[in-house]
Amino acid sequence: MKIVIASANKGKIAEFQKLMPDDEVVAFSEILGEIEIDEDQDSFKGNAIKKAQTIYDLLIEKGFTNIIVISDDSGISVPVLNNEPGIYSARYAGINASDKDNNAKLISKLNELNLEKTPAFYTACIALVYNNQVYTVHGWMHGNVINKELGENGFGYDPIFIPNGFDKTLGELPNEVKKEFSHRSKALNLANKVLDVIL
Ligand SMILES: O=c1[nH]c(=O)c2ncn([C@@H]3O[C@H](COP(=O)(O)OP(=O)(O)OP(=O)(O)O)[C@@H](O)[C@H]3O)c2[nH]1
Ligand SMILES: [Mg+2]
Repeated sequence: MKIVIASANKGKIAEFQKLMPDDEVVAFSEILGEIEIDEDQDSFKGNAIKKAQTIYDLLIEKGFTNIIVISDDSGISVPVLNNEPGIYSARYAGINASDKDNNAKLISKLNELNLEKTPAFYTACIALVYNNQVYTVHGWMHGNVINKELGENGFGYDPIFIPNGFDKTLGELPNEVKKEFSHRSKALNLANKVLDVIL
């Protein structure tokens, strides 16, 4: 069955395609073109539902039937910074901020507190819409953020995030390692269990 990913983030789309090798996984933009969805809800769950439902409704309007839409709203939270940037992770350094800008802002916040390293965790909420019903699941990955970027793998905050049990950042570790235990993998495992029940 066709699974449409309600995300414009290339890093996430690539991870979903690797995590679901047996399905036909396409980004919404391939069907609907560019669409901006205002992420104005106050939780990962609220934003994930808004993204998935918006894309699902547009696909139904276009005449698609029997489709599954999956969205992901995710981010990194740093307890010593009152869980910043959290749901604002993509726009931490401003509306059109790049991953580099966001990492630089987080690093400068750590430096202000004289911290080389502090606990942090990623959250992913996946919303799944099928047959006009919405289902949500969450996954988390815990570790530490550090005050310098190391490595080029992954995306977003990965070069400054060291997962628990490792001494390298996700920028340095192979993508296959992240795939084993990431917030997105954990949430997707649960989403697959939902699909097993509803399909
Ligand atoms: O290093 C990272 N590794 C990850 O595994 C990861 N997952 C999320 N994030 C960060 O959190 C924002 C999500 O914001 P977000 O859910 O709104 O996504 P987005 O705006 O990039 O795309 P879309 O899916 O909304 O279209 C992203 O931009 C990233 O900065 C990650 N960073
Ligand atoms: Mg977004």
